[in-house]
Amino acid sequence: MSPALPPPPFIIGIAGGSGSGKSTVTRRLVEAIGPEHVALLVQDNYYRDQPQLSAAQRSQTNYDHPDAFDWALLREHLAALDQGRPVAMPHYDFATHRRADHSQTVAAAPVIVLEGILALHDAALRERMALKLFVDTDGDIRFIRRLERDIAERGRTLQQVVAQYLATVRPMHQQFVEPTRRFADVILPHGANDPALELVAARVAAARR
Ligand SMILES: Nc1ncnc2c1ncn2[C@@H]1O[C@H](COP(=O)(O)OP(=O)(O)O)[C@@H](O)[C@H]1O
Ligand SMILES: Nc1ccn([C@@H]2O[C@H](COP(=O)(O)O)[C@@H](O)[C@H]2O)c(=O)n1
Repeated sequence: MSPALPPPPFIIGIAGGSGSGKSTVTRRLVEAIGPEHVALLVQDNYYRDQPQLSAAQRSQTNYDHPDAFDWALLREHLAALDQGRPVAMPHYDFATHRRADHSQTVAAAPVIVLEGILALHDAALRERMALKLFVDTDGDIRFIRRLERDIAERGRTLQQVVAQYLATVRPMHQQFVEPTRRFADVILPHGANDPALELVAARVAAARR
């Protein structure tokens, strides 16, 4: 008798606005599941590289429109992990708006997490997901968090963060990110809150038993 095949990976999508707490939810969920059991794809790493543009032109790109992402590569990588194959996830540099020249090997694992503002946007990606989460945090809180983070970690000035927020982040959030909440199985209010995280972690554990 041939040995039983392992169950297919359990794929989780974690979406929500910029600064909503997606990375925090993801980090805590990965800790609860056990990092050795999780393959993590971060959608930010799948921004298109735009070597043909000048630095000034790259800084003017609308990074909150779906067209800013390399969906073909993201689909290819999620499919590979789903089939048990490792992938070389690109690394994105927010200070230069470029894909870095090194990548990170993401090994196949029984749980796969895709986290990003538009993690629930693409139907082909959604079809692979067993659990879809939307992290819901008020816009003013998200803006304050983003302002602090982009100045501290992403090499931006206050004026740049405000201008980008008004020109693209806010309108694209309303047009593309917010509508994906309807695809979610679970909406996490106030970002990474303990009861919601415990429920989600219990659901993942039950599905893997
Ligand atoms: N529940 C929370 N309470 C307070 N601060 C939070 C909470 N969740 C996230 N943060 C903080 O807000 C900032 C943005 O969170 P992050 O998880 O990186 O958001 P996202 O990945 O959605 O952009 C980080 O500095 C993080 O520490
Ligand atoms: N070169 C870039 C690329 C993306 N952004 C912004 O990142 C946000 C998504 O990342 P979160 O970690 O906040 O979810 C998105 O809203 C883009 O505006 C950027 O500023 N520069």
